Amino acid sequence: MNTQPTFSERWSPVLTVRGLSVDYEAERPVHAVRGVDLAVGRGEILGLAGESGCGKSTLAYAVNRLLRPPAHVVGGEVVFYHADGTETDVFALDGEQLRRFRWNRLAMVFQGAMNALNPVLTVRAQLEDVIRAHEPATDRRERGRRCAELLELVGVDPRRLDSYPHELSGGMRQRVMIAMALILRPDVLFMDEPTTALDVVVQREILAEIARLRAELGFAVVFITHDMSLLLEISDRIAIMYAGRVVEEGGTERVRRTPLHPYTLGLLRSFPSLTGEPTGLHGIPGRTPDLAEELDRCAFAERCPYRREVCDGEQPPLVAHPDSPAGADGRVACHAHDPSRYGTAPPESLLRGEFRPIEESEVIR
Ligand SMILES: Nc1ncnc2c1ncn2[C@@H]1O[C@H](COP(=O)(O)OP(=O)(O)OP(=O)(O)O)[C@@H](O)[C@H]1O
Ligand code: NI
Repeated sequence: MNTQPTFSERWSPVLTVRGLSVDYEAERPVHAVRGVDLAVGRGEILGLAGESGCGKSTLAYAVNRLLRPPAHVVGGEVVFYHADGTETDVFALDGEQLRRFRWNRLAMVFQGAMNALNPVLTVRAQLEDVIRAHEPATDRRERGRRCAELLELVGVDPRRLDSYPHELSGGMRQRVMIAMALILRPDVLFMDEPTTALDVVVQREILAEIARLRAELGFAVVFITHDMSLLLEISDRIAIMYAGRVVEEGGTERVRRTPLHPYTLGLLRSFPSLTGEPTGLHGIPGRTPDLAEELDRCAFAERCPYRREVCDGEQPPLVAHPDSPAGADGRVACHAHDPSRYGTAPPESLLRGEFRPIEESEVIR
């Protein structure tokens, strides 16, 4: 008998986000992140998807304590779990503590990071700077050795250490940024659209590299992208955001086979193939709601083929659905999966994964 624990049995959190809300201060404040609950498992690749403007980057910045005004956290907590069982309240860190925590525990590769390298410094100078700032006791030879080792690890010839950023291709610059983020061996690496600016072949290579590095070094990755096909390929688990909230979360295979939220369904149906051009999240009619508005309804209701009265009346909570075809794998925020609210069992077409208007015959009165 196979006694190897399965992925879900081995799963334990390295980071949890509870009730996180972030506003952008303005005449009409923008409620960009609205009570997000999310957990990242130790060593897993968690994919975070959703249309442009749904709050993915804001969430990542908030968790990494990198928000700048006019953005600010209005509620919630982020807890980091150390391997020894102790916990760190991320929002309580300040000054030196915060500096040490970042890079060491959480690191982030930003959207468009490959253009964030300093053009007048060599790769070596920029990598060594991070080590010098965080581990001043490390001597020059050791720093040099680690930088070379790391470049090699991300698939760049260590001879490139003495190159300037403009001498490198976009793909190489992005690899250098990844090396920099990994230099202090963080437990969680946030990658915000790390490959969107690159051509498809280089994108794939870098993704394969990330998967390999994760297996080798054991860090967790929160991978943010518009591209559902990339996400399905690389992630162990997936979280789908809509209008500042997580609307569905679960193992990648389950989400692919039996998506529960009509929005997830729409996303999965709106890209043509796994190998074709990255298409982004087109194809769902309608627009995302104005995030300056308070929402006391399902944010997706206007665009949802399964909309019923209750959807306009209250916001669905993100809850587990053990009775759903997905079993206990994951959670969904959708009234259609709660007969006591929806007034009928989930429509068959929804369970079959069809993104089309609910039919009269599917409504059980
Ligand atoms: N400085 C700002 N002031 C006001 N609103 C902002 C500001 N920056 C972002 N927003 C709003 O916050 C919301 C969330 O933006 P965010 O960048 O987090 O979304 P995203 O999901 O990462 O989008 P993308 O996929 O385009 O990167 C958006 O509606 C955006 O308009
Ligand atoms: Ni973003």
